[in-house]
Amino acid sequence: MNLIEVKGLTKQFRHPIKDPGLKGAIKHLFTQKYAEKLAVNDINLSVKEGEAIAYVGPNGAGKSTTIKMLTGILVPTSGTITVDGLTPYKNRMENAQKIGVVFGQRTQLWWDLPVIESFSLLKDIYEIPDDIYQENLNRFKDLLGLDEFLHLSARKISLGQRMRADLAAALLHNPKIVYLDEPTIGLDIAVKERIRTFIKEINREKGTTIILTTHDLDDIEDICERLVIIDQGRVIYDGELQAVKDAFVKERTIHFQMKEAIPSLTSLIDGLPGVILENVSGQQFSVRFNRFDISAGEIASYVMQHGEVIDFRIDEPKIEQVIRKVYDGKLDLNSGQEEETRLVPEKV
Ligand SMILES: Nc1ncnc2c1ncn2[C@@H]1O[C@H](COP(=O)(O)OP(=O)(O)OP(=O)(O)O)[C@@H](O)[C@H]1O
Repeated sequence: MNLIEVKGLTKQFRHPIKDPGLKGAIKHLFTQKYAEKLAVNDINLSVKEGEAIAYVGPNGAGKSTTIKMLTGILVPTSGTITVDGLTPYKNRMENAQKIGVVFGQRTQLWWDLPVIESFSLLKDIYEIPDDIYQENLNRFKDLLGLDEFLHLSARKISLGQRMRADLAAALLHNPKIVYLDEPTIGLDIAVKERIRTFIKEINREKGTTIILTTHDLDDIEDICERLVIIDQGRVIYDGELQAVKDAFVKERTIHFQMKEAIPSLTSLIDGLPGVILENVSGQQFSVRFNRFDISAGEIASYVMQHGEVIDFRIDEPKIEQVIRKVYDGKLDLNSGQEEETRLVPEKV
């Protein structure tokens, strides 16, 4: 059975249209004009226990609205949601025991209390047994480096410390599912890395199901196996992240370290179809290529015929360029139709 089952989920917002100022407010009392916005439009989604899903889409696509319905904060206009057998908005308390939520823009910590006191309150609220609380606290302290600020109030800690504390707070009660809405927003690279590593560990070791929405596509590369893209309230793609990379990320780069610099390297590499030479420095150089034109193996063996290779490394392809194209309407992942097919420019 699926842990989360969403069918025909729709949310329509209705908001008043008022002219500015007092005059507008008074006029609205008599005219009562409203605008409607279909934020989520007939979404279907099935999630198995232990999955790590990236739920992405451009601004205003309907991601947060979906998460709010999944967590029970918002009531759907139509459709059904079942989370571990419960309907979130009808069973908010029971549902809360099963889920953890982190909104990057907001905190669930008590602003004026030391972080450790917020944790203690959460222990009471969720009725977390002593041994589980202590075990989780010790583990999270270690993984997230919480010790340095546990005794400071949430008001006094930095954004990166606050996010680490919020993540721990959301997971103290061992939820089955954690919803993460922009968990790395505004953070520096080192804190982002720490948070990603933590989320991966929780997913791998505890089997916690992860639903992640983010605009930082490195987050999803690191954490998720499945990609769900929404646009204008509709799911436009749902499938494996690796499959998208394999099918659509055509560009790869190989970095070579040679024993000695190869003479006439440029003309040598010119002999390979669809290959671009980059970053030449002494005995090192890189080549960018379209993997549908030539394989990494062919390039490596060609280079080996012309010099002694000490080391070489192939860059993992990035999902970012594909998703940007989808957002820009230049690529339809379902049909495979792409407006522009070559990532490596033609040589002249
Ligand atoms: N309470 C509300 N009342 C009216 N419209 C709303 C409300 N909340 C969201 N919307 C509208 O619904 C649409 C979807 O918003 P939502 O916040 O779910 O998008 P999002 O994908 O999370 O965007 P972002 O990436 O910018 O956070 C937007 O057009 C937004 O303006």
